[in-house]
Amino acid sequence: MDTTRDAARERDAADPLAAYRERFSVPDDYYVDGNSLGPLSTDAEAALDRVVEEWRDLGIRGWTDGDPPWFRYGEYLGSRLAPLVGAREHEVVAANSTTVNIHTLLGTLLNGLDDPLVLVDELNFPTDTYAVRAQLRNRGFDPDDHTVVVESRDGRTIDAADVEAALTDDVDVVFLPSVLYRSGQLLDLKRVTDAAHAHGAYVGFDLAHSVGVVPHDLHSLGVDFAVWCSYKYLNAGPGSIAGLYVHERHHERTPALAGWWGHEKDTQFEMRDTYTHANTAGAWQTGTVPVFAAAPLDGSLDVVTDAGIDAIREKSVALTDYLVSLVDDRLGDDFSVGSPRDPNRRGGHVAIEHPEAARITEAMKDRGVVGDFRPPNVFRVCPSPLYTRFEDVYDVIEELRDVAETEAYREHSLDGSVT
Ligand SMILES: Cc1ncc(COP(=O)(O)O)c(C=O)c1O
Ligand SMILES: Nc1c(O)cccc1C(=O)C[C@H](N)C(=O)O
Repeated sequence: MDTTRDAARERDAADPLAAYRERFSVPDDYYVDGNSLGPLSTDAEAALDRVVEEWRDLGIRGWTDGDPPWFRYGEYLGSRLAPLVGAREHEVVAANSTTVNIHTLLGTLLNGLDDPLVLVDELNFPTDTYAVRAQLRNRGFDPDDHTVVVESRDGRTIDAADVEAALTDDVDVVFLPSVLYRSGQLLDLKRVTDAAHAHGAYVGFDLAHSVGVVPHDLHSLGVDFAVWCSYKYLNAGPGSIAGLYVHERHHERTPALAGWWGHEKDTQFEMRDTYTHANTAGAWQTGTVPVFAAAPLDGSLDVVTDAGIDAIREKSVALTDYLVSLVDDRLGDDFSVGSPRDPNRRGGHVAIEHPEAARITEAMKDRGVVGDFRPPNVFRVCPSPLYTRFEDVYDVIEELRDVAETEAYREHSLDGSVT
């Protein structure tokens, strides 16, 4: 691969998604942390402004007369999210937070099992582990005895063969991330789903690091459930409403966290004492939809939908391939790539490993490069395709090379302060 700056410029000039950058307020010179918090777009801001105006002008009538009506905002966003995850419209809803969605979906499937066994991996994001273990504890089970934890061979990735080997007919639920938050490994969802189902287990995925950057096909794979957040590649803002998917075969089940917002919509306002849950993924909503945390997603989905998830994935792979080549070609031996090199096994970010990654992350901020550090030794770089140029990637690596060569990171202490 040609890793010169001129080549990067040529690729930017030929990039069909280049103009999308103009729709974003990118807060730093080089904002490569969009896998943690995506930036504001004019579209998201306009959608948020609209609900503020509706609140001012309509008051309570916004529930019925808003555009779209607030009452069905979660379902409305669900129907817009469904194509991104390859689901039917009634299988997706925007609701709650990712953590709450893990609780309610896993809880729903665990209800009624008298000796549950949940398969997880040792590299998953902490909140997922906390929620799985809490759901088991809440039912009186010792999580250590009721989980199978697939270990990593290299501390970075999970081998699908190890998932298969750990699957016995005793496993009830498999719950794994689609893309690992640290290394960026993209799991083979089909392989895991087929293996789980072959053993009679349900399978669910946390799509936090793939939704909006990797296309999914949840319904046709037969995945049982999935959760995700919308503040990363979907750019809907801090604490924005999360999403969930439940395969239609489970829509008869009673949600573990019942609430009136998951009630059958047509009779919700009859205020009955008896709970009749909706017959859609909407049943897994709990309380009133947080309209201000939901509206930005309506706008930011316009951007993603206009660009198209396949084009987004294509550019993302090109950007991360380019990034990996630059690390190989331009950085010293202290640096290494901690993400899979096969683009089919990689999500939208790259883990660059270095023994001084913590201080390097701080020194990079001094130069306008905002990525993040993940212990023990990872500088995470996310060239999010809607607003990152190839030349930005080139510049980020040049800054990284300079920070390492000049040892500029030594100005920072390990506790994050500048010395
Ligand atoms: C894989 C994964 N799951 C869940 C979360 C967060 O969940 P919540 O939005 O509930 O804080 C994150 C990031 O914060 C994540 O990376
Ligand atoms: N959700 C976050 C938050 O509320 C504050 C700071 C960071 C986050 C993140 O999203 C972290 C992210 N999931 C990660 O992959 O590390």
